Amino acid sequence: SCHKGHDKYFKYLATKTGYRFIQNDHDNPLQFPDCELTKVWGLVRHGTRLPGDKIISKMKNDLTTLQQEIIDNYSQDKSNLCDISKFKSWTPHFELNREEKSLTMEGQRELLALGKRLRNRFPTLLNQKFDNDTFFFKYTKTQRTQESAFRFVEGLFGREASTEVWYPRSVKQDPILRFYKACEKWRHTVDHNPASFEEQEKFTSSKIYRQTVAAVSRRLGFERNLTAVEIKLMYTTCGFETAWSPGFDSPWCSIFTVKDLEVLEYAEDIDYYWIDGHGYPLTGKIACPAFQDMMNHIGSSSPRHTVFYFTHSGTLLKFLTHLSLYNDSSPLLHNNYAHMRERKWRVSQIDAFGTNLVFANYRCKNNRNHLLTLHQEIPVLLPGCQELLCPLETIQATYRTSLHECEFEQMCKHEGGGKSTGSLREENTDHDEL
Ligand SMILES: O=C(O)[C@@H](COP(=O)(O)O)OP(=O)(O)O
Repeated sequence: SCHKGHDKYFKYLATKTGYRFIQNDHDNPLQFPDCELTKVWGLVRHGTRLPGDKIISKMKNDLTTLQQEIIDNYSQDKSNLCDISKFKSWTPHFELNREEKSLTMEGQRELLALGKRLRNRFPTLLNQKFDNDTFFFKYTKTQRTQESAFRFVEGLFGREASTEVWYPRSVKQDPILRFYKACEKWRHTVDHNPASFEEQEKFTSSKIYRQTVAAVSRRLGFERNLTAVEIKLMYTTCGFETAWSPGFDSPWCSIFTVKDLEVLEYAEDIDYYWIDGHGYPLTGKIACPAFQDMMNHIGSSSPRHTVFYFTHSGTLLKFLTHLSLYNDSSPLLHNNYAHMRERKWRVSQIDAFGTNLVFANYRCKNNRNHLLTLHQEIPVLLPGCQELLCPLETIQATYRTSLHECEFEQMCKHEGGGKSTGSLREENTDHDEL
């Protein structure tokens, strides 16, 4: 029988997952008896964007070649697809002619809607008239985070009032919003260290991965095996196209089975685990300046009650890692795929476009402060906490090292050979090129 496709693609699209697949639509006000909301602090990944230049060009060129080959294979009765019509009518997405990595129309909608839902959840603070003394918003020096901030703020205050918001000048290496860019030691020993992508590389040459490649190649009617790079391009396109257009059924998704996608997703999870996750202790540690910024805001007596930062995948993942969330008891390795099936570290869920982490401080009976943590708009239990609304002292105790031993300069000082930066990692795996 021919290969039909399914409707679960969206679950396996890694960091290219659109936010609508994970958003929480229940936006009733969050209220706790005898508690009053006093502060909100949020870290938000920009919404759905376009790919980087390299991928845009591959989508326009290499993918169009593959499309033609797939159509030819089908007409020669070589392939196992049930339906070729989606391939025949496919063309590269119209937004691809815009600037690389810019926020897409769907990305704008994601942030606008997120702003509205947060306003509904925290009406006492967020459903207030905008004031530069009480609200603070900042983005990194990129179009996608700037535009995300604009749409989010529009969701909070409405279009007209949103134009009055003042933003600080964005900087290239923001010490809070993109702290790792200034950490030489992390750049050398993690980001550009060949050992960091060893597990992913070994996984892509493992039997299970090769079987996946072979199965997809046969299904599409190729006599040769497609390369891992070609498979990855089709998978990435499946992710982006699914994120960009609600209701659009991308032909590049329909070629995969759930089993294939689980394998491809694991390769992504391994990659992010070693670069932005629990793979190396330094990675989570260097998020302490951002963590401190949150704690300072929560505890401050200034009139500013709400802070939101618009930033990137690398920041969100390192912050989650710093909190020790989604920390599996075994590392993600090339040879423990089956063992890690129920893993917590799943970037499709924890690092989709529009990913957000929000801390809300409540002052409760006897003036005791409690922190509520929302990841993807869902309350999460921090380590050491017994309840979702967790006493601030408990959090201060759990994270005392990050509060008292955050010598960023010191921990980021790189002593060691004059190895070049940048060139060690294979070009097509660098996260900021994807
Ligand atoms: O900025 C990018 O290109 C990537 C990776 O960034 P870093 O982790 O290198 O900051 O993050 P995204 O924008 O997709 O959230």
